[in-house]
Amino acid sequence: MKIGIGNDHSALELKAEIVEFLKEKGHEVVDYGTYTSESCDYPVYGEKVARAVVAGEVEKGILICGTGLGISLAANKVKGIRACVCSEPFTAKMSRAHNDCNVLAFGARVVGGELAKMIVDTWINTEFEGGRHQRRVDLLMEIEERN
Ligand SMILES: O=C(CO)[C@H](O)[C@H](O)COP(=O)(O)O
Repeated sequence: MKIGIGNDHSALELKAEIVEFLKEKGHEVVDYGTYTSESCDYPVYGEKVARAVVAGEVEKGILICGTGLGISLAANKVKGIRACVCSEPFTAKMSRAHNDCNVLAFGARVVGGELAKMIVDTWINTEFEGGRHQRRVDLLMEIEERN
């Protein structure tokens, strides 16, 4: 799978761990920054990855800031994005199975490297179940259309 990743200054080390993990699993990773530990603004990177997902440059996106909150909020402002913050694997699994989330976010100040890898692995490997959940996702996306 081709995956876009983005982060702010709080998540540089965790991003490197996740990129290595994904590559080891055979995924292609596009890194949309930030690339240094200099303080920066998470909306910039949330939007970059979200736009890459919507444009089809990458299939899915992963975003990391201190909590995962701000960067997911930024991504969710882009039409077509369903981003969620997941701090454990069960939510990560359900965010794919029931919500068809196309962007995963988590916090470098919340989860450690090993837990983050479990979250990512679960999320990447869970398919959307469709059926009644498709109807609900369609309703979600209709809200966007009414804006
Ligand atoms: O988690 C975040 C947003 O939700 C950011 O990483 C956090 O707000 C950055 O804080 P600071 O500038 O103090 O490092």
